[in-house]
Amino acid sequence: MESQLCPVKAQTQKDCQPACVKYQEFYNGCSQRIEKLVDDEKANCLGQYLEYIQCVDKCNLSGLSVCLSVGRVEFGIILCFGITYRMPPGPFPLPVIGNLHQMGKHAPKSLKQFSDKYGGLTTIFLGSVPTVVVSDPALIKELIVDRSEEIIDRFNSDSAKIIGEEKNLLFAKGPYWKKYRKVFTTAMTKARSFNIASRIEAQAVSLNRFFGTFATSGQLLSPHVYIRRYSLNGVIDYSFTDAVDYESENEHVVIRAAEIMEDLLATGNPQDFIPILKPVFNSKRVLLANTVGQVWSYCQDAIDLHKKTLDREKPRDMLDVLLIEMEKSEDSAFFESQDDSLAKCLTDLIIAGHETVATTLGWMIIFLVNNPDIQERAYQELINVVGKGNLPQLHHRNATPYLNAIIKETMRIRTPAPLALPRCAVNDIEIGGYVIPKNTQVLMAVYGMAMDENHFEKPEVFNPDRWVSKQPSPNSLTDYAYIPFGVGPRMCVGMGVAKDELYYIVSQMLINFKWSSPDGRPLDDEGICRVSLEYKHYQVRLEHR
Ligand code: HEM
Repeated sequence: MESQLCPVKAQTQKDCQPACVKYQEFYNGCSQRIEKLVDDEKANCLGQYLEYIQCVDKCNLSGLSVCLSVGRVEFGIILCFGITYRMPPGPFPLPVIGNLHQMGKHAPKSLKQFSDKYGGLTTIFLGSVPTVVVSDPALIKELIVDRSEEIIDRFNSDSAKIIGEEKNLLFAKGPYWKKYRKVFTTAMTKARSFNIASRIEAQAVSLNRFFGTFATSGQLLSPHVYIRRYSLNGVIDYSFTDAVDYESENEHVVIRAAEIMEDLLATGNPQDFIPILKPVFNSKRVLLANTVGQVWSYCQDAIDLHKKTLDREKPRDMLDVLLIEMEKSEDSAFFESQDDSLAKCLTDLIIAGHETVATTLGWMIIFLVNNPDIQERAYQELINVVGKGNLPQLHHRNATPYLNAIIKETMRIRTPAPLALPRCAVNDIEIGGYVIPKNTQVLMAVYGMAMDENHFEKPEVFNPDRWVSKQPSPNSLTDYAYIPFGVGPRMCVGMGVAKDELYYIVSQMLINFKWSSPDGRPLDDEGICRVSLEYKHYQVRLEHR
């Protein structure tokens, strides 16, 4: 395996190029066989690979090839680092692309396959970015909850840096993030207790009234556009007292921006995985920056207006509450010294808040249409608790366990954030007999655990009953197998609001209408995997109840 396979050792530039090709061929052979090799042979193979890198380095390369060779060197260093450091096991990566070629069309599914093979901690290379995927609920608890301070920061790709300039809630780090997170959590809790619920309820009523026109006319409904407007209105109404009309012909600036961002991020930006490619994809980066800039401006206009008209005795919406909380805070001087950070944090609420809720709702309609028995049972439960002709309210929630289970089950089977948001090891972390080196990207296998038959019987089946019969067990490890909102101090800040939005809209949709497919055949429930698991656009038939 050793020297006889080793190509010539090139000493000059002239010798080097053909040697490079041979080294490359050699390396490719190694990487295909590496999983079967014993340790000594692996080390030898790696040694050959490093020689290959040096060889490539000697070549007279230009443009992209220079990038690639730098990438290879960088990659080689990372790889050696990983082995020396005892990083968790994982599939053997290729230079530059790492394991990207093994990710398939459905990244969360591929990651689940790796976890099934390598265990609860798996190292993969997303391009040249070493990444540890955590897929064991016990390790999620140990690392993300019990040792949360070591994993509190985000790992920021190039796109993430463009989206928030590391000044937003989603991607900021350290004490800066802590200050904003604290004030947002307080403001959202206070705003929820005074008027968020009534505003969401009013939005749900408006959307249902609009849906009623389809039930009356018999026209088929394509829910996608309208459920997005509902989830957007959910955020912008209670945050800034703004809303988009369900019948409007024009799309709101935020929805347009979100769609462009989604498209740009959907297939993954190569420079996020192979940072040296940044210059090659500059136009895409500029478009992303301009698009998110439009949402910042929209939020900044709202902030300026709210500051001018703020009545501290009578807050109107969440932004008023937020401004008051920031003034009262021990960090008020810090907040005042920040220019546009608040606009960036509010942008997160809008983007993170409306996409996730809309996607969940879109999937829920599909599963309700495809499972008429489940739909009928939820309707009967609502009628018994709420009464025909009445409006479901949040206080009915405890008395409608089956409807709650439908919402929970939808977020399990088609979780809107299949890998949550990337975390970053703040220091070297020793866990499960391995080391996650400082600055490594760490992903939570939200989808992988939710679809694991060790935690959920027949995970591919939409079965709300699995939640109805389940006894609450706050300390049970299996609870960490279901984490659609993430977990620990960095978990979703909008979880409570999201649950309220979903309860209001689904309860009204079910009590008002019977939902079915246009031709009696089931709707597609596989969808496509982009940033998240997205449903394919569909139409439904509505009948008044
Ligand atoms: C079904 C709906 C939603 C799902 C599934 C969801 C999921 C998530 C997940 C998985 C995270 C990362 C958590 C972690 O790292 O542990 C997150 C973070 C976040 N979410 Fe949500 N989310 C939803 C709705 C919302 C809503 C309605 C808002 C705002 C109104 C929101 C705002 C945020 C923000 C600001 C963060 C970043 C928190 C931080 O880094 O401190 N999300 N969400």
